[in-house]
Amino acid sequence: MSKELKTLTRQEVAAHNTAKSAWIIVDSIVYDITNFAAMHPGGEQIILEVAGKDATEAFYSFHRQEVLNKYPRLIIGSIVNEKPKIVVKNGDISKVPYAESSYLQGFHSVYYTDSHRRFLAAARKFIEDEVKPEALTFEEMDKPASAETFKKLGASGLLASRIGPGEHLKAFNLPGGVKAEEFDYFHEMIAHEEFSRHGIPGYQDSIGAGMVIGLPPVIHFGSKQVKDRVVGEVLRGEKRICLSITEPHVGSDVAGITTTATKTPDGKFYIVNGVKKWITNGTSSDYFSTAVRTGDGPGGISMLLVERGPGLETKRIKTSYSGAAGTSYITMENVKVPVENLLGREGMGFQVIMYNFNHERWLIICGMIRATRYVVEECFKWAHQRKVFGKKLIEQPVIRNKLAHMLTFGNVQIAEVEAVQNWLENITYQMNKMSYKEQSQKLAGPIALLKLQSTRVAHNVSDNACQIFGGRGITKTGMGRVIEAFQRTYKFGAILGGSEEIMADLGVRQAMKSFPADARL
Ligand code: HEM
Repeated sequence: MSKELKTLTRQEVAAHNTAKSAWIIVDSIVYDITNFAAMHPGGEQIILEVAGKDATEAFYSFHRQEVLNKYPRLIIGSIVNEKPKIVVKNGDISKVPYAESSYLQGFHSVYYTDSHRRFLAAARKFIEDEVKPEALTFEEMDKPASAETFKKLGASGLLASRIGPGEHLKAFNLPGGVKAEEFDYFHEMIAHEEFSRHGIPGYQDSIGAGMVIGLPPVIHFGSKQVKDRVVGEVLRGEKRICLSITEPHVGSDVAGITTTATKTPDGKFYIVNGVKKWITNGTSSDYFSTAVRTGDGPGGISMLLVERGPGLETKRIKTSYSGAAGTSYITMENVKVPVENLLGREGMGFQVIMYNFNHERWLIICGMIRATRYVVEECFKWAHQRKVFGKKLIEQPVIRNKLAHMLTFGNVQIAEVEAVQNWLENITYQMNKMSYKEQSQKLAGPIALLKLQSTRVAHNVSDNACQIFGGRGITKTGMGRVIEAFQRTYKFGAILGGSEEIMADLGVRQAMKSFPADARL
């Protein structure tokens, strides 16, 4: 039963100013902290000092808004004729300049329609209502998303949305009532972005980072029998899948893999032996889209859908990234896989792997830019919120020079984020218009270069954000938690899906292919 909330005057609150009865006001809401004070993580005395008073400013000097959401039990009422001013409702669009893509902040756009706005509004509200509370707790505990959340995400159509436009969407009611036929790459981009804007990188990856790269090989190359069984289960959130390619001695150099798949004499099974390393979501996956060697040389690589079962073990790799992402070391010892689980034909492994490479890189970019923009928003808020010697950081004359640098950094961050976002939107538009073949020819280079540029921007923003937040930028909980998580994890995007060095080289090599023979200085 919900408790009855009182309407109180400021005088009434002022009377509760002792340890025996301590009330405080935060943004017009009255909290009874009498019993809580002794348990307050910031200390008893500091909170009792503001008993009976309006503690809004004091509160926001030390806490993120989300702290209040964890303590509804302390609320006893609100101040008469006053309303909270610092309210952000789930699903809201941020009013902080540059905190959102420009089309959400009053700018015209040729790319986004009402359908994209409806999709974003519904996806954002769903994620903030249904996923974020678990995400904040599980990220701290290094736990991947629960089975319950996965099923909710499946039912919402958000898992299916992250795979992109296609037939698989027809089985789902998509967020915002968007029809499968109207769904394009901008809808998909929004789906990736919405998961990335909460400063919960490990948990965020637990909800589908493996799926977005592990399921496409099944969708595009699986037999009908395998597709009918696996695709629905995964997109409904009942089973989890990952992409299992890299090995302890093989990263971007896929041709070097040594995991073997040998056919049984009756031709009904492959027997798989080998090890895989850095496999995102491996610890919680049921299916593993796995690169194996069925013959010699680059033409001897095949893709198999391996299922969790006897002989297959996953072990968590302790990365600086996050335990929630379930990055794993996988051992496969005589794992029996039905030949029907072959994805494509024997020896076609490279083609299967390459098929989704551009898409994979593009979706990493979508998430990377959105997470970076979120860091910029945090810096903006912090610079306006942080008080030193009784004044906002931004107003302190004694450290004006330092603040000038911060503002300069801030501006540079915005410019960089806006620049990569605009290139991303241009590329996404091309994806909507071009056939798969044309995309492969024309977009591989720009996507590689944009991935490189996005992670370089993330590097700069992370570095500057840490300087702006000071000690909080390296503290896992509290005001700087987003900045800390970002500086610890953005490198993931600079390595996964092709390292920055490989991206740079690929971008130039692709451009060389269309370099005109008659071009001279
Ligand atoms: C409803 C009221 C409050 C609640 C529920 C609350 C809760 C918390 C929590 C959970 C933390 C741990 C850090 C975090 O997760 O962000 C914390 C830290 C802290 N709190 Fe509070 N608090 C309240 C009010 C206040 C007030 C009014 C003050 C100051 C007058 C205060 C001062 C602090 C300080 C100094 C810290 C340590 C911050 C740091 O480590 O940088 N708190 N509080």
